[in-house]
Amino acid sequence: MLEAIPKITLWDVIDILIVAFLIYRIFVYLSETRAIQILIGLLVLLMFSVIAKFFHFYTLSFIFNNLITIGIFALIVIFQPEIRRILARIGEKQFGIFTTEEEAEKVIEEIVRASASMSEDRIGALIVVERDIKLDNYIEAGTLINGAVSKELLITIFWPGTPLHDGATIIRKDKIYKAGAFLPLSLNPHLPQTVGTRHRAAIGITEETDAIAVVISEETGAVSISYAGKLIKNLDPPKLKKVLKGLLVKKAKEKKNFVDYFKRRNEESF
Ligand SMILES: Nc1ncnc2c1ncn2[C@@H]1O[C@H](COP(=O)(O)OP(=O)(O)OP(=O)(O)O)[C@@H](O)[C@H]1O
Repeated sequence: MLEAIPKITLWDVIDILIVAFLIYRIFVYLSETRAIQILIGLLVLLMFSVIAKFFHFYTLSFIFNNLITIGIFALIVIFQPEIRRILARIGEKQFGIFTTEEEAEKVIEEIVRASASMSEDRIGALIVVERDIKLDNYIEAGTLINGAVSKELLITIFWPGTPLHDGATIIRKDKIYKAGAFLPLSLNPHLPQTVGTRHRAAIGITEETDAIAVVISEETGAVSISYAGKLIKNLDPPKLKKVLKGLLVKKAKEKKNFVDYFKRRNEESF
């Protein structure tokens, strides 16, 4: 009798613990999202399907099985932004969008200076820094600018009443690429009612892509930053600079090392 039970090794225990931990993490993650109801629905269907099979109700079992398949597709559709972001992160290039650390710091400096000034003057703004995922699908309607990033140009774009002040301005590398772009609004049901459309647009684009969005509230002058669907509010200029540096410069540094390494290798080999 005991021989029928396979021997459990230490590796099996580790294997089971890892799987248990992953299931636990996925469940905790799902419990905070809208997918949990669908997941519970799927589990109930699965239970019915097993019961139907047990009592040989083949038609019922057939229907439940098909509903489970539809439910799995529904989960994929609902989780499409999250799946896209996770896959993009797995395949993320190691080297960021800027060519050098100096280039990244210059862009950050201009964004911080423009944000501080617009915050003081209560000028509403939404500045999105594109990273590895191209934003072209979202910004087709925007107006092409292609000008160097500067505090002056940013303030001019968002100056109330001007044609481009509505919508988002997109920064691609060291250029203001487009202005007046309309972004997808976040559908996160947990966002408080008080979060307006400008902030929802900032959260929306960072939920779907790896972009970073800086928002200045017209109402309060508060400067916020959104990344990966999260919003950090009320940043003073030094804090904004620190967060932007953390998100952008580290990558530029890695790229600089990479470029230097390749230069050295080229010099050595020629
Ligand atoms: N989908 C969108 N994409 C880009 N910008 C948008 C979008 N929707 C609204 N905006 C911008 O937000 C402005 C309206 O902001 P609203 O007051 O509704 O939001 P808010 O988050 O409360 O911002 P504020 O604190 O500045 O008032 C619009 O004039 C427009 O410029």
